[in-house]
Amino acid sequence: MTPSARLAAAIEVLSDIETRRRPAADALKDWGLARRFAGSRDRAAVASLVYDALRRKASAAFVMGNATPRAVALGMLALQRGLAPEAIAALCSGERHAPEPLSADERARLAGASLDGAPAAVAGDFPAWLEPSLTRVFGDDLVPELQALTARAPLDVRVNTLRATREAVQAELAHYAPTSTPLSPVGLRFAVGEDGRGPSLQSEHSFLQGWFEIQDEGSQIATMLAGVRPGERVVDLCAGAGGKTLALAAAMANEGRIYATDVDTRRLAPIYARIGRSGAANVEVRAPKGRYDPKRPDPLADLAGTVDCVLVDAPCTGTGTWRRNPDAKWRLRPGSLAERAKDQQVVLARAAALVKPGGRIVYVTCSLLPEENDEAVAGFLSRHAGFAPQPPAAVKETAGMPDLPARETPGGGLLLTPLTTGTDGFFVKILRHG
Ligand SMILES: C[S@@+](CC[C@H](N)C(=O)[O-])C[C@H]1O[C@@H](n2cnc3c(N)ncnc32)[C@H](O)[C@@H]1O
Repeated sequence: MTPSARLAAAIEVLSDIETRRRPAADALKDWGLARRFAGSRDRAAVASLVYDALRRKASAAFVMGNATPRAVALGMLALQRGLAPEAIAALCSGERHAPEPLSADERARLAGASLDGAPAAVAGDFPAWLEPSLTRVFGDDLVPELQALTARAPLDVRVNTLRATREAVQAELAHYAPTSTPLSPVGLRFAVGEDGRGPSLQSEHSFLQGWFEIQDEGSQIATMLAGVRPGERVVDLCAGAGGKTLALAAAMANEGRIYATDVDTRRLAPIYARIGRSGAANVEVRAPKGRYDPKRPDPLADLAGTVDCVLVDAPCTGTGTWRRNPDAKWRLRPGSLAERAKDQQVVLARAAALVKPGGRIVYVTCSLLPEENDEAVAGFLSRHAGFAPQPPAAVKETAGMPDLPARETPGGGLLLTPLTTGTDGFFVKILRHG
């Protein structure tokens, strides 16, 4: 496909997303199924155009004075990809499979593309209904923080120190020229191409041997901030596919015990193969029978009041991961935020029953919203008097990261963000028992 045909295809997919209110991934899949002639490079290029347009949906519509899929795609080419009006005009040739030529108005708007005078939600490309919440967290930094969240995320891996060193993995994957992550001592970073794709690391021999896992540097740091030590008894209460479980096992050098569970056995399923590959010998998966139901016996019942550290990697809206999933920001609704806030209280209460006196809950979300962070913790503390929050400086110190440039939230939590730490957004707060 020519670059023009790819642009026309992206506009078509954006129209499908808009008119049928479909997730971007579904619209792209259907487009690909109906266009068998499109090769994998074409598909990746079209997907990348669609996701970039979603990153800049509000600001692109603002500069074009129009929110149609075509206007958003054209505005994105100027704002996100830095294309000059002539280059965009060349793509819109009007020839077969190419978008229609630019109108005089489109040309003029692309030539004068500017966000001067744009409201915060437009300049920062986020849903306007979230402005009050995000302002409570970011204050004057609202727009630069949210703009940083429109960039593409790099591809990071966590070196599994049970199997290898960072130097060994770097040498093994030298053909992809990885660099050390700036903050995590066990991370490597890989460049992502213009089509949004990084190298396919999962077929590398060293991956299959368990030398590393794909994991954003933010997720690595959030786990490090838990400050787990070899020999501790740890519960990963929302383990999902086990990304953080494996990082905990490596940080504990295989000493002590980690109990991993989740309400959803389907989410937990990949953990078994990952544990096998990683060489983690201190992880016990406690899967519920069917979906977890508080009315049935709890698979962690025998651990009540005995655990040093309960990691609560809570279900959340994922607003901190908008770099990877820009579609999610426009699909988020107040109702789902309220639902997640309820789930968070349920998991925190479950965690409280497990912690021993002197132990801790490590509350983590990949959200930037105060409703799921400071306010969720405040709600928990109002019902659990025996827990006290640990000051952010102490959390960093204990984790051996005293200079971590994370933000401090108004309620005293740590917040990693693309602007401050160059990572996905993560909130971390530690609550000590007794
Ligand atoms: C953010 S994801 C976990 C990601 C995972 N820790 C990782 O690092 O890959 C949140 C998880 O919480 C689980 N969850 C939701 N409610 C829960 C509850 N009441 N108890 C335990 N897990 C719960 C969800 O099924 C989901 O897998």
